[in-house]
Amino acid sequence: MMAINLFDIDQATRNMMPAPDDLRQRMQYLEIGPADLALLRQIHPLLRSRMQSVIEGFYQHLLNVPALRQLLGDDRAITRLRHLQSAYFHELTAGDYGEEYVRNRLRVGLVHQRIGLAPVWYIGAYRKYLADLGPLLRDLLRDRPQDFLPTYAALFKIVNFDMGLALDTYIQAGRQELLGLKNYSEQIISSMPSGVMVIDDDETVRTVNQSMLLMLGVQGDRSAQICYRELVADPTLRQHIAEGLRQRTYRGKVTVGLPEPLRHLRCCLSRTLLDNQHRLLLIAEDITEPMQARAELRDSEARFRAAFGQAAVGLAQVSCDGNWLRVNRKLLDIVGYSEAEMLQLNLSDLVTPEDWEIDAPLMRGVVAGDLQSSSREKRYLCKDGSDVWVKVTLSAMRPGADQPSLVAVIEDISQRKQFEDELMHVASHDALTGLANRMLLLDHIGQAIAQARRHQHHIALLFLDLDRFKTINDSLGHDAGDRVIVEVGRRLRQAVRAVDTVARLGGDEFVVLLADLPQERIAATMAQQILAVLFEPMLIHGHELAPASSIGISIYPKDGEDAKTLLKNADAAMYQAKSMGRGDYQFYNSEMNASTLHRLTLESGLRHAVERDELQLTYQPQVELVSGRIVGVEVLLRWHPEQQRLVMPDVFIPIAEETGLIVPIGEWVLRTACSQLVAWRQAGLPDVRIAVNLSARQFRQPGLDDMVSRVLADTGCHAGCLELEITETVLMERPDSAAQALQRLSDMGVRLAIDDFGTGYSSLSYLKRFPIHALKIDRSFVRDIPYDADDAAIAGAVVAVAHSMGLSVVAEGVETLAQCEFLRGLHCDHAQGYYFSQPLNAAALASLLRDGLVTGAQIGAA
Ligand SMILES: Nc1nc2c(ncn2[C@@H]2O[C@H](COP(=O)(O)O[C@H]3[C@@H](O)[C@H](n4cnc5c(=O)[nH]c(N)nc54)O[C@@H]3COP(=O)(O)O)[C@@H](O)[C@H]2O)c(=O)[nH]1
Repeated sequence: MMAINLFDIDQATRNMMPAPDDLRQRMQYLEIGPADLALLRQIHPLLRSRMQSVIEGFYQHLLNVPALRQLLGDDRAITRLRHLQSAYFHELTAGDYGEEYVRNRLRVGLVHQRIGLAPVWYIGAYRKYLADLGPLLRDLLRDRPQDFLPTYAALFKIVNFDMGLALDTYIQAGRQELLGLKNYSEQIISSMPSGVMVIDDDETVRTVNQSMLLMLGVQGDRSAQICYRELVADPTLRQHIAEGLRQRTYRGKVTVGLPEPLRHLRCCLSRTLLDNQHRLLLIAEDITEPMQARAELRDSEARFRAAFGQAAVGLAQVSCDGNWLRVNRKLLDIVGYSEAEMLQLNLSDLVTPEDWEIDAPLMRGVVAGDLQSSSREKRYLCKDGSDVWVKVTLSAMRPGADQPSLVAVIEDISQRKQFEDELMHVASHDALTGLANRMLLLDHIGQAIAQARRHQHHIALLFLDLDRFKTINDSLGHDAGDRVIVEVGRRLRQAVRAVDTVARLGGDEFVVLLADLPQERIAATMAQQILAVLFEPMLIHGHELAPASSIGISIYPKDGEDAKTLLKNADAAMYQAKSMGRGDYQFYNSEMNASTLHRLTLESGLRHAVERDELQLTYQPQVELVSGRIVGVEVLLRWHPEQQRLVMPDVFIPIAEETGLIVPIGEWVLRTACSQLVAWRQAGLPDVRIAVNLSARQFRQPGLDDMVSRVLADTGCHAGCLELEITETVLMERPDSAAQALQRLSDMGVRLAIDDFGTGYSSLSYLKRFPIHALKIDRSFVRDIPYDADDAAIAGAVVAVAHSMGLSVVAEGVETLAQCEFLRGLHCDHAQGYYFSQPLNAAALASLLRDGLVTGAQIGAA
């Protein structure tokens, strides 16, 4: 049995309660009058004793009907109903039919209606009361038979009154249900997001919900009962509606776009039997947002497709097991496959097995999410069998619920690789000959040593230096020298195997690395062959040259176990070969004389002295003998190799001369000295001249004047403040070209001095040919004056003749007051020596300049 909400029942009963007038009218209509009420009150106490048997019979009757038995429920429910029935019978004849009585009747009727008791059973029940109460009344009124009929009529009236009230509850409850259902469906329709419109055949809108009005852009609350055209402006939709209304059965769909604001409606129209009439049902759905979203998606997909297809890098989607799923044009261009061919391939098909061994775990790492991405440079194998350098970056792609896949970005880096190779080639090869340079040679030696160590064999280094190459350079010029070097390189390359390395270390130095040497003597054979092929005449600029060379050989492992040692020892052996007569080869020997090795060590260190900042300048004052003023400083070079003792110039200058290192070193000296002079001047110190020594090789170096002028310009040093010292010997070697060189320097305003004057073989008169400004009397003539009469006479003569030629004179190596006094007596202009000052560093010399006078000069002057 359904559950009844009593509160709900009371509420409904209150709403159904007839007005008092209505009740009065009902009573009148049923002709219920005071006499009836009096009769019922009379019989009321009599009925009470017999009522139980009436109720018993009544329920027996009900339970005989299966449909009612189901409604009445179990025994407990029936007992409760019997109790209620007894109360009803009590009220029925009580003669009081006021408001409370009516409310009870309505309540009972409503409960019965709610539990689904059809009116037919209800009416049957009233019939049963009247049928059972008739004989009972006759019996009870047997003493007053004249009252039986009026009493039964009164009972009949009041039962009809009850029946009317009960049926009212059915009618009203049914009506309320219908109303509720109507409201319910109207609420559903009006709150539906879809638009709903029902149109009658006469084009009247029967129903339209708010959503539909909104979709159609109709302002305000337009109710139904108007022609659909007043609501629908779109011609396409109107056309479909008209079509739907014309046909008896119709079903159609149309999507229309409405302007301002732009929206899209998907409309379904169907002829439907509604309320017994064929009407047209229009249901509309606003698909603007999904359409826009679809359009945006299409747009973004199109953009993605365009970007993917036209990307300047290769792009691809790859399955988790490496199959190409989607590839762009650039990737196809890179590898040369068609799209169809690529989609049949796997990542592993484009790489070597060695590369795949590295790539496969990386790919798995990206798929598993252990790696965010992997990026590697490798070679892709193209369709035509060639390969191309690419950089491949793989990252995971997890779009929604789709199977995870990978995105591959493939950049063609072949140009960069080629550029890198070229750079590497430039960095590792000699520009002139194309041979390996020192860096690559050291690398190859390292590799050869590793191999030799594994296979227990030897390697040999042949250090080769052309004999008298400098002469070729000096006499035929640099271009010819370069051609000789190139030809030597070519011949060396031809003389050895492909596995051997030929390198040029610079200048005329070459090294041949013989890797995998079965026997040491083969190195000697190779050296002989090389000497022979190089000695073959070569035609350079119309000159037939046959450059002899010297070769030093070192053997791994006995002469060294690393590249640098082997190279150093081959160099030492070459030097030995040269010193033993040139044009031959020499094996390295650990007992090679220590001075040779020392010299080699110095030479090798000196090559890096400038870049390692190991060179220093000292400055020795030159004093005017008359005044004791410092008028100049001679610049003297020192070399202080890291963690070694100071090396004096008479030790390293000859090596620098011989190796040509004097040229860059000399420029460094000049530049540093000029900068220092400018710095002193800027610090407000008194003006002095600087005297810088020029070595023989420097002096002969083409472009000396250009270099000097460049340094003066770069440093801001005035030419007149610079004095260049050239030894007498250098001048006399090639007097004509020396005169020209000196002239060019003199024309620039630079002062020139003859150093070590007196030690060579020049005559003073010969010096007239040179545009010089000063003579420096060698300290060997100063040392014994004033006591040695010859030296004193020479010094006096030099001063006198120099003055007669307009030259000033500087005496070197002045160590004593006596020497100083004597020279002053000779009217020698300037002097320099330990008597005045040792060579000093820049800071010490600056404080001396600040004081104005040197101690010795002061003593001398005193
Ligand atoms: N080409 C270049 N040659 C240079 C440069 N710097 C120096 N040299 C030459 O090296 C030679 C040795 O020089 P150094 O050891 O510096 O000796 C000089 C003085 O220290 C030394 N001297 C100075 N006064 C005295 C003294 O009273 N007694 C004494 N016994 N020696 C003294 O004489 C050297 C200077 O000689 P000189 O140049 O002839 O004036 C030397 O030949 C330098 O020229 C350089 O940068 N480039």
